[in-house]
Amino acid sequence: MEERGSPDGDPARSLEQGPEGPETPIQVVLRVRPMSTTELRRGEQSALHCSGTRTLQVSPPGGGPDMAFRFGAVLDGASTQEDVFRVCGVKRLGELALRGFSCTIFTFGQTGSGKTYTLTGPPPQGEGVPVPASLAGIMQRTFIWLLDRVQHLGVPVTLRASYLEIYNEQVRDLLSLGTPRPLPVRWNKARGFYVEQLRVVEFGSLEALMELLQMGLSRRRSSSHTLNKASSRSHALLTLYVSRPAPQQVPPVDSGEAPVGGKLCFVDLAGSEKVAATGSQGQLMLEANSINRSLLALGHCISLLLDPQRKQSHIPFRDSKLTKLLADSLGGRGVTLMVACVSPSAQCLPETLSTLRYASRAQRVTTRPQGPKSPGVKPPPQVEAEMLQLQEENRHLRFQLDQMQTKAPGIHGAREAWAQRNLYGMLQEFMLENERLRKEMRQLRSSRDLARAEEHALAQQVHELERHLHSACSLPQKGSAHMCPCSTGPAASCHALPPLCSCYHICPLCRISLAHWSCPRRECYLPQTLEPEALGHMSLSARPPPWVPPPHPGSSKLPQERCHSDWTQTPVLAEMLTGEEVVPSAPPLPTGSSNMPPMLRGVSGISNLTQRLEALTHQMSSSLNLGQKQPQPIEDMQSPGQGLSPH
Ligand SMILES: Nc1ncnc2c1ncn2[C@@H]1O[C@H](COP(=O)(O)OP(=O)(O)OP(=O)(O)O)[C@@H](O)[C@H]1O
Repeated sequence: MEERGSPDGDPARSLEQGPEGPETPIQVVLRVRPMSTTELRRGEQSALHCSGTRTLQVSPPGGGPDMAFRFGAVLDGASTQEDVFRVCGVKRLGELALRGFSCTIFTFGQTGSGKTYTLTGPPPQGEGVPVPASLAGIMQRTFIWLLDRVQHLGVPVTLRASYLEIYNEQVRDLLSLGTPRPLPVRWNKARGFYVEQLRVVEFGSLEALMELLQMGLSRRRSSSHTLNKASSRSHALLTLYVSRPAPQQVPPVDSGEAPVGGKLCFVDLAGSEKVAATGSQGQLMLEANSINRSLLALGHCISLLLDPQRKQSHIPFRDSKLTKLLADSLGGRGVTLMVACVSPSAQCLPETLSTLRYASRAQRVTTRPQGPKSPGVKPPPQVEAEMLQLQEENRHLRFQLDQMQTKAPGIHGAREAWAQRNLYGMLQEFMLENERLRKEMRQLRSSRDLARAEEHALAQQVHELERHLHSACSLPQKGSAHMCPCSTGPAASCHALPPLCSCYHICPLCRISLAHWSCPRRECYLPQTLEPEALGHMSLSARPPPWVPPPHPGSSKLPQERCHSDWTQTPVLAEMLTGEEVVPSAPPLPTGSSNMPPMLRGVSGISNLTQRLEALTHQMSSSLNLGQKQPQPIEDMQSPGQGLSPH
């Protein structure tokens, strides 16, 4: 006999223990309903036989090989609703929900197999006729247990409920205040898939919850067909949210935030059906097709979830609304229980085998149950210690921040005022300094212009005096007894007046120091390089200044650069004043006059001119006076030091 099913041992152990590790398999309980009166009336045979508490034995009609399916628990038609509730370990799931886990219980099977009966019990036999408590389904029993459990917890617990159906691939709110309308299914990282704008109703009593359940059941779409007088035409999801809220906590409804705390979801799937068997037509057939498609998508996801490699990749949960809303229960962080329901009739065996295979695959699917994030659930000690440390650090930082903010306005204000004052003061200083510099520059320019004008005037006077002096010194007629030897010099001797010859020769007639060009000993310098004849052919501007020392042997280049002292000498000035400029640049400032006040700089040139002017005036007057006297003998000229000796 072939046996398929759960590799786990005792179903009670596995179902009671809840999450056991990172990978937790979906628990599957198989329920075989009793033969219905219709099936018995038709004389149908049972093809199923329960062997023990976990094995279902299938005996195909016509003598085929027996098959055995092993599940977490197998319940035959004699099992009561209380047995199902107990064996399924729903209390354990309720405890997990109270601890913050997300738990799902869903029923699966062929139409008319007893799914709704298992979850909610039989429908009322008539209006106002209550369903016996013994027939109450898993949901009512869970409600009773949960309300009682919460009452005895001793801590405040908030209970809320939502109830929706997926009908023809549309989500409808079974608890909506108005007419149910299609709601969108959204996804975000925190919540995964969720229904937007779904009404979540808080309740505080069993009666209130039962009313919500009845409200939803009465709104849920159902129809009658051959196999079921009250066949559900939609998948229905009732979710209980269990939380222990903080005082200021506002229960999230559909804001996109993940609900804090655990939940317990009951999913009553619509039954798969063969349209030929049910005789569905029109709307019923459309509903059947929609139901079958969504169940096919669910089966596909389950098959893919069995493959560990495929599980890490893409699972097509988006293929239907049903798979979207069950994604977390099947492949995510939830704890899931599946109750597979089958009919014992041999006439339903193909659909029963399909359900059994389906359930067999499902129980090999694992989830990774994740602990709660609810503030009401105690975290592990290590995490709790870390949280306390972070809270303390946070408090300390807040305290420091408060202190800084208390002090900051004064400090900040003072710094700002200081900065403003200083910047403004610096700006003012810069402006004043700029104004002072501008004024000084204007004075300097004025002084410079004044000095230039004065220099020009003096130069003119010097030039005039030199011209007069030259006239006075020159011999008017050839052969005159008073002929001055100066006249024997080059014709342009007047241009070489300054400086006077360094050999101190004195004109024997006028008794004035001879200019270099007039001096009989002028060969001291110039004859060595340039003969007077050569000089005579040169323009005045091209002639080397007479005071310039002979150039370096072998070099024909005449020096052009002059030092400052050269510029302060009258020869240079004289050269300038005659209009024969030899150096195209302005004279450098005196090196030793850096400490001199700006207004006095450049005055030295004027001072020299003034001295020169006085010397020339004196020289001219002397020349004029001497011109009236008898010239001395020529021998006196041999004693140059007699008259002009500096000593
Ligand atoms: N364990 C059971 N004991 C007695 N009657 C049952 C049991 N299970 C189911 N029934 C009856 O069988 C019929 C079909 O049951 P139910 O409506 O729960 O099936 P279903 O799987 O929900 O069908 P559908 O998918 O069409 O909604 C109902 O009349 C129900 O009372």
